[in-house]
Amino acid sequence: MTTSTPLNKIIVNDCTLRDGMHALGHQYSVAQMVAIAGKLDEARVDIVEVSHGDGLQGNSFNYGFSAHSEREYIEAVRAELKHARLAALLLPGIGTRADIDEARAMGVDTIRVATHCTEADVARQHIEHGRRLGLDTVGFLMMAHMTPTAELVRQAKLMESYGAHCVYVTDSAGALLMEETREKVGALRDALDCQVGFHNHNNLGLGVANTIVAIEAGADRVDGSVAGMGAGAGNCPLEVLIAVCERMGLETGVALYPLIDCADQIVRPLQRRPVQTDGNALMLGYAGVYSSFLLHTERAAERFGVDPRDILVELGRRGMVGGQEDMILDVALELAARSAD
Ligand SMILES: C[C@H](O)CC(=O)C(=O)O
Ligand SMILES: [Mn+2]
Repeated sequence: MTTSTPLNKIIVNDCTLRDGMHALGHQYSVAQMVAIAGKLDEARVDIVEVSHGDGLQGNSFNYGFSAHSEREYIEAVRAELKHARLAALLLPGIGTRADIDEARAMGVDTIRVATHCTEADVARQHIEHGRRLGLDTVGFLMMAHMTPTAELVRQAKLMESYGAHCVYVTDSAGALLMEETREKVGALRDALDCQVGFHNHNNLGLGVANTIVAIEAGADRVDGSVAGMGAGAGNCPLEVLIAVCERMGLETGVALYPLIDCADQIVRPLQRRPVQTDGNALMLGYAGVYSSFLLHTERAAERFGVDPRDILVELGRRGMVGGQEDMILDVALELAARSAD
């Protein structure tokens, strides 16, 4: 299958059931996922992503165990979707090509292969495999704020050369300013023949604004989550984005009311920790730290009696990236030892 959604409209990829897993410590019930998926499908969102927050096979001590298996989640959501395509995320090294085979067998249409923004080459086998299987195949360059635009373009071109239908500028830390978003998305748009996507986090309160800037700069696909349900201060809140797009005359084909109902009646009531730009979430964007480090950092801060903001600033200073969750404990311990001196 290739990209079946016509390009005269923006393609909307929902992350409530994948990035939203981070916000819940990966503890959605299957019934909650199905209820949310039903509303997303009713709203005619193009793509609904399901998997552990850290992608297929993310279930682990390092990333946290989910309440149910990926098979239970994916099969239940698949059965609920009548309109939307089903996506899964995969980080090479956490998930493997065999997991892509299995995802396809469970009815996944779109595979999104995520690497750190300077490591596109580790996605080669997975992107090529997705294409061989006939999947809509996406490259996802994470922590895009950490690399200069020219290098991001070089990495995106690698993903395109492996066969990606779309390459994303992924603002994992919610750290990009609006001009930086315009520059990075615009540069990919100019350099690539394939589609360009944009995914972000609301840590600096720029979730919707940056997504609109990305659309203006030529993004074909954009991500969002209902009520922002995602790591850190959450993703671009989808219902707000759709309302703004409607006001601006930007065609998404997505209905607003089912998303608002989903946000107010289903998603916000299940948030254990409100998904919002509170102090610690703000510090993620300010310090340029991977959004899914938030809950791990708060737990470490409490355990070792240190200020979570200091941990985040130090993680940002050290340039820690996804996969280095163990460093959160190291930094917390070091800060605790320093304050005991
Ligand atoms: C594995 C990450 O949660 C992927 C993502 O959504 C991001 O980098 O942002
Ligand atoms: Mn994310």
